[in-house]
Amino acid sequence: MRIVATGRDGQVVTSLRERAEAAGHELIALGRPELDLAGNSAAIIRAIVEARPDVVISAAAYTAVDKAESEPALARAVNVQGPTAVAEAARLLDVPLLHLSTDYVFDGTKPSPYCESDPTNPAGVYGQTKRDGEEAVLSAHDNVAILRTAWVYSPFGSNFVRTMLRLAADREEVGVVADQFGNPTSALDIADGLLAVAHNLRASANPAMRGIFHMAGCGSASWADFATAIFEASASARGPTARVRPIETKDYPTPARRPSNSQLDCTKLDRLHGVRLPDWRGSTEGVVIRLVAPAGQTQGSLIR
Ligand SMILES: NC(=O)C1=CN([C@@H]2O[C@H](COP(=O)(O)OP(=O)(O)OC[C@H]3O[C@@H](n4cnc5c(N)ncnc54)[C@H](OP(=O)(O)O)[C@@H]3O)[C@@H](O)[C@H]2O)C=CC1
Ligand SMILES: Cc1cn([C@H]2C[C@H](O)[C@@H](COP(=O)(O)OP(=O)(O)O[C@H]3O[C@@H](C)C(=O)[C@@H](O)[C@H]3O)O2)c(=O)[nH]c1=O
Repeated sequence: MRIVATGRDGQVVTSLRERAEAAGHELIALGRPELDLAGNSAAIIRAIVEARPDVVISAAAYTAVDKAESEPALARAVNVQGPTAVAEAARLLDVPLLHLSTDYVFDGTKPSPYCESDPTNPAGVYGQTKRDGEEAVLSAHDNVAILRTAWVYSPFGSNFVRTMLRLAADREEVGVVADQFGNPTSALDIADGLLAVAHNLRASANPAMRGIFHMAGCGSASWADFATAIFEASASARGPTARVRPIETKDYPTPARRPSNSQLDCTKLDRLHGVRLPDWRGSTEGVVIRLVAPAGQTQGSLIR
């Protein structure tokens, strides 16, 4: 497959580069300055159309959850207007589009995992703009799968695993919220899932394979559980570790409100695409070990 992806230097596309190359696919990853999602729509469409992909993956986003509260116009441009132009390009090319979205489209009041048919009600600007982006993309093109994922981490970029390992390098204890629950998801597992869904969309015109899907790591955790697992894996690889002090959301005030439960029910993706991401614990261990004891490198060299 010849894949064009937006979000060239983000966690998901960096992971996709690794997995796509291993599977023999060609990946053309676009990023700023040649593709600015907050810029001119015609330029976005031209950049994608000229790359002549078999499939488009829309992974770029304004992902700074707290900063989005004070930059709503920019977040909207990147998460709604930009993806609309990306979808328009896929429509003109008549190729499938895979668009990534988030668990933060939900308000967190449901006591059990969210299904695709549950109503959205985002608590903050990031979630609102991602939800509006889903709707805009679905209106612009028929051949679309929206993949909502959650709590993404990887050996690359900025994420909770790397933050915890950095904090543990100079603290004995880290306070972490224990009353927000979700599905930690490795970007490397997302990359594998995206390749499988892309293959299915190219192989089948079945309309049930289009629309919204949840694609997150198997099993759920609180952020405090996630931090504990990160430190356990790091300790076992002789990396930095710290005690986790479970705290409440009110003890860690942030500009954006996060959902207290954003667990995603991923059975629809399994049923229609045969895709089920691995359990979050094993994937977390794999990523932590890559960070603290990378093969052939000095321990800890990738943490900072
Ligand atoms: N990270 C997470 O925890 C989660 C992410 N998601 C979704 O998954 C997708 C991928 O996330 P992830 O890889 O983690 O994201 P990252 O934050 O790692 O990367 C985001 C990418 O978007 C790019 N970007 C931001 N603004 C623009 C712009 N104006 N024009 C072009 N590119 C831009 C960034 O470019 P630059 O490097 O130039 O800043 C970066 O490459 C996103 O759609 C996100 O909403 C869903 C759930 C959880
Ligand atoms: C750094 C830190 C965070 N926290 C809390 C704050 C918050 O409730 C939770 C996670 O914090 P972060 O700011 O790292 O993560 P956050 O930016 O909320 O992560 C979200 O990013 C977007 C892009 C998504 O789409 C979501 O799925 C989700 O992954 O952990 C602590 O309790 N202690 C700490 O030391």
